[in-house]
Amino acid sequence: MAAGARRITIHGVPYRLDDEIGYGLHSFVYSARDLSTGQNVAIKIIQFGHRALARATTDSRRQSFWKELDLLLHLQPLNPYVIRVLNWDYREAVGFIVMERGDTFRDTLIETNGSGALLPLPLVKRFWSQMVEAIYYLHRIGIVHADVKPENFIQVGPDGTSLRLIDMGISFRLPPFITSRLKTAAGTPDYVAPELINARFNLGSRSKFGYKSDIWSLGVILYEMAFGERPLQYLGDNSNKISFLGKMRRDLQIPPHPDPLLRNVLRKCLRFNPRRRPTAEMLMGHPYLTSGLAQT
Ligand SMILES: Nc1ncnc2c1ncn2[C@@H]1O[C@H](COP(=O)(O)OP(=O)(O)OP(=O)(O)O)[C@@H](O)[C@H]1O
Repeated sequence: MAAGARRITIHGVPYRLDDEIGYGLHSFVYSARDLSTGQNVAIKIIQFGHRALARATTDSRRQSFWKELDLLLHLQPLNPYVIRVLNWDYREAVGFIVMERGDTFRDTLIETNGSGALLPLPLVKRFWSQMVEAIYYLHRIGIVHADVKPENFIQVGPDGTSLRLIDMGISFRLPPFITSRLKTAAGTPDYVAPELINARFNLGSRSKFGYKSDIWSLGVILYEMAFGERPLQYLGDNSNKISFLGKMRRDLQIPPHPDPLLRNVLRKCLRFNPRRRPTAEMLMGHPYLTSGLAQT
């Protein structure tokens, strides 16, 4: 669908479609305006037979639409950090999900780190606390996000400091198979836990490992906020990173940081053995979060 001043009506609400702001395996996402209220929204459009999305079949796109929509609607009352769904529709050839719109947290990291700066520590703590809670609410009801990375947190609200999770596309309900996860991780293994790469990974107990894999990914994001780069970034291309993770047997070394509590969280989240990583609930109770901003 071409961008630029197209109008669509969904359940009686008129929208003006503006620019394409993202796309995935099954969908295109547009910025749009709700013409009845003036609210800026994002509309995810899944054209079930779209040829440009060649890797997916029509049926798989239909399934993907329903899976994502079902999960999003289920989570609305259960998790305040999941992107709010404002409207949706399923038609013969196309599905729509209208959501609140924001900017991806990835853009903030690029902007800040690209200019050689770091996020202020109080802001790091504010973002971290929301990320941990977002994952806590998912884990509490048995869902592993499985693709936790800055691209999948959207900043909303007047000052952009409220976070929302998007992209529930590969939750625990799909078999957490290594190759499909790596493909969906936007081409980077930077956030993928070593147990998902390690050839000795015990597939029989993978669901137990799944929760802790989200904790690893959260740790990588905290590391990136704290140090301005990801722990494996220095390794360069993806094959080096995958090889490093595959051979890894020890905990990641964490450089010195002015906040010892933040560093302690990082050490725990980035432990090689998933069983030794904290749960999301434990992270919420960690002194880094409970001791207040005065500690930063
Ligand atoms: N609510 C939103 N506000 C702003 N940008 C968004 C929003 N939702 C999605 N995007 C943008 O669109 C991109 C793709 O969205 P999303 O990750 O949901 O699709 P996907 O899951 O990759 O697609 P698929 O499930 O079809 O593979 C995101 O990376 C983000 O840049």
